[in-house]
Amino acid sequence: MVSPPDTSKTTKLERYNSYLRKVNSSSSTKIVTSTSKILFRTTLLTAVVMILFFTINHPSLSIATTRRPRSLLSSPSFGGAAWEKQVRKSSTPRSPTGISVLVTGAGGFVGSHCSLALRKRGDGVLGLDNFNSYYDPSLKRSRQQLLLKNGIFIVDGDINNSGLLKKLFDMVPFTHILHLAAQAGVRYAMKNPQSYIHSNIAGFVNLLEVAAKHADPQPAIVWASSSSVYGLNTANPFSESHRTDRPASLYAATKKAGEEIAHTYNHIYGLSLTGLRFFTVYGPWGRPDMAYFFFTKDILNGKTITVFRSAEGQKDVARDFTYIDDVVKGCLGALDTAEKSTGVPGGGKKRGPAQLRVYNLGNTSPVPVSKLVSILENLLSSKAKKNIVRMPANGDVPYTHANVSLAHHDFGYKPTTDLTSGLRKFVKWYVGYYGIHLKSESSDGIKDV
Ligand SMILES: O=C(O)[C@H]1O[C@H](OP(=O)(O)OP(=O)(O)OC[C@H]2O[C@@H](n3ccc(=O)[nH]c3=O)[C@H](O)[C@@H]2O)[C@H](O)[C@@H](O)[C@H]1O
Repeated sequence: MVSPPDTSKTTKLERYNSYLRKVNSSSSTKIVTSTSKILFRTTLLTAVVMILFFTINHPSLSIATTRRPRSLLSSPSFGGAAWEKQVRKSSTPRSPTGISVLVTGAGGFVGSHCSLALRKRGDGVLGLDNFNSYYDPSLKRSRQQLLLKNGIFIVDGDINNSGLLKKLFDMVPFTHILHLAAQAGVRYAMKNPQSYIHSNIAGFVNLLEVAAKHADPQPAIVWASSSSVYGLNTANPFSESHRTDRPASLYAATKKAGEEIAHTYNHIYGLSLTGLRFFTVYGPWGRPDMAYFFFTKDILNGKTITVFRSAEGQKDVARDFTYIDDVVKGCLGALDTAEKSTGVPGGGKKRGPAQLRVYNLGNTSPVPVSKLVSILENLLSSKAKKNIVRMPANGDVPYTHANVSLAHHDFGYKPTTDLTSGLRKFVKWYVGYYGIHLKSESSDGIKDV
């Protein structure tokens, strides 16, 4: 027997078509009685009337049904007086010299820290985040609560939603965008390649389109690139002038593509664009998908951790781990030195050349992953169970090391936190956030290293 169509929500048409197909192909149609035919026609008519009524009353949803990717169908609605009030209040600077910044990915690690720092100095900050489930969304929601307590509202939405972006730019004359929303993670790109295209390419282009052609004034944009763009580069420390045409992962390739896309929008539309190459950023409120975070969790749970070593005879696998507070200072420095865009709102020709920059934001001091593990063991008073394996060919690179002289020259960027001090602060946050009691504790709850 063919079950009746489910006419709920936005997939009505699709389901109804499939219902009709099933009805037509089913042998049971041959024996339908005239009563059931009448019932069927009545249902069909009712459904068509309902769809027409729904489409007239919800034009935006009808577009979503036919054109937008499925992921956006579940986007929460936006609009309404209370929502608009929150948007305006959050994005209005408190300081007379403050800037007004749209922070994409504000529910994320770097985004939440930057939003708080901007707000603290009196800038207007509006967040935007889709709160996806790449990692535990409850951590993102906790960051959202923290931001809300500090007067920062995060709009629940996707950077691919141009209707939402246009509405935000119609409501607020943002001077800057700090674009941090992205699909992160180097190794996950092999599992879910499309998510990198969706966020790091399509989402970025969508944001630039709205910034270039719709926003008035056109904002200056500072955005997150990545140290991973250096890929198979062997010259070090990595300088902005080094080769970046050999990415080792799809993640890196999408970030490199972002840098080229930035060039295009700068060239054609006069958007002021600054890309920041972050080097393995860590700290309190960090990302659970990163090694320092899940090593901490696994060491505390007595679970074996897998530590990568590079091929025989080469250096240890090492990272230029960079503490979040240093990166935040770099982001604010980049925003403060960003010049205005020079394009004509509406997408016309630019009035003159606009600023196009790229900077390394690293720590200038690579640390082997084996050393990261021993620092954590000391801080946690627990011995790690280690499975040491050769680094798999899954997008990883053996070594990163930043030369930050350009960022230092242009906006005084100077990292000041070594890995031991930074991890100490991370562990302190971690045990507090997850309510963990360590075996042996010093006065602040963390074992001295
Ligand atoms: O700078 C960046 O642009 C990127 O930094 C970060 O990537 P990575 O530097 O790879 O950090 P992360 O995964 O924490 O691995 C750290 C170390 O642990 C090693 N590692 C990792 C996993 C494991 O199981 N074992 C292991 O030894 C591993 O080999 C590596 O040496 C961000 O995730 C990424 O989104 C991007 O921002």
